[in-house]
Amino acid sequence: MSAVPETPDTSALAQPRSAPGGPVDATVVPRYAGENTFARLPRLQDQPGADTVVWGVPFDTGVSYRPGARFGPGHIRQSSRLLRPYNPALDTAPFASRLVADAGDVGVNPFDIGSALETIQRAATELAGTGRKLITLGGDHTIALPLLRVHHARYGPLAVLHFDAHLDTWDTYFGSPYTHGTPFRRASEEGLIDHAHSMHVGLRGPLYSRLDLAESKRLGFAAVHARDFARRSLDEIIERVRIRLADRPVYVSLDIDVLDPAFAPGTGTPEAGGMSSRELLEVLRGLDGLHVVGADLVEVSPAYDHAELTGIAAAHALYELISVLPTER
Ligand SMILES: N=C(N)NCCCC(=O)O
Ligand SMILES: [Zn+2]
Ligand SMILES: [Zn+2]
Repeated sequence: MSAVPETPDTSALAQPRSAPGGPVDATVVPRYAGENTFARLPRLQDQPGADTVVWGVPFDTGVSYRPGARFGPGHIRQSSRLLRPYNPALDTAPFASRLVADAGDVGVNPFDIGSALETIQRAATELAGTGRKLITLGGDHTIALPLLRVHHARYGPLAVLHFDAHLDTWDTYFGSPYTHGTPFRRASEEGLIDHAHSMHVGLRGPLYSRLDLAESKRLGFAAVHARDFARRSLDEIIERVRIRLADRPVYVSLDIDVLDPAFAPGTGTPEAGGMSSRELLEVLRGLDGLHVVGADLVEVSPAYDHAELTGIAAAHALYELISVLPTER
């Protein structure tokens, strides 16, 4: 009988990184091997000094149509394995100019939305600590409300840049105030949103009433509609967005259904006629130099995805978002 060695040789399982604190080196460990962290970054427990944290909120109890966004965080991570360290569009190495870690997923109650919102708010507050930037993987859009509360507590009224096919400023569904169609109305009522500097991008699709748009304006949102992308240049749209956000603390909430279902089929409330991935990535790059303080990416529902289309679009969008985060280092 052979004895178990006291210190087993695990060198073949080592995960060398291309740069300290960065992703696992894909020239040494194949991309499809190893742990499922975002962009193959270190876990927060192995990189506690991280100034930026990617984390998952697997919650989809707030949806009005197809479920499944609770599986979004794992799917986005899996689809992020091909991201490389250097971003040529912005001439930046996002994981070298800041220290990023993956904090895993928070465990939230799937049967009690009130309890889930409390848990998300508490976990986000703890993770943000004394100044870490948070990049949150949803989950359905309900989770934006506790995230906005946490960012408001630190930065004051937020210039919310909301990418979405939907307004999400509706009042209630079946009498429930906390759903994925209502977070920005609640946030506006709570005073979390800077009314002069917030904006929807990518709106489209039938509404409940003609008044919906006027209501969302009253709640503080200007709007770029999906149709505008057919008629105006990207430069013009990016300029409009930059003027609106100005020098305010910007919180980006990105519902993946802002993309056309051709680019992102894996989502719960798809609408025809949306942005292309290329347009979305360009608008995100256009945020470079603004005061982005945090972001979420929500509504990825992998059961409706095909060939990781939606996961890849989400992972790339997050890569651009991390690339435009201001560096304090
Ligand atoms: N937040 C998302 N994805 N969708 C909201 C759709 C609300 C509705 O069913 O009318
Ligand atoms: Zn939406
Ligand atoms: Zn939404």
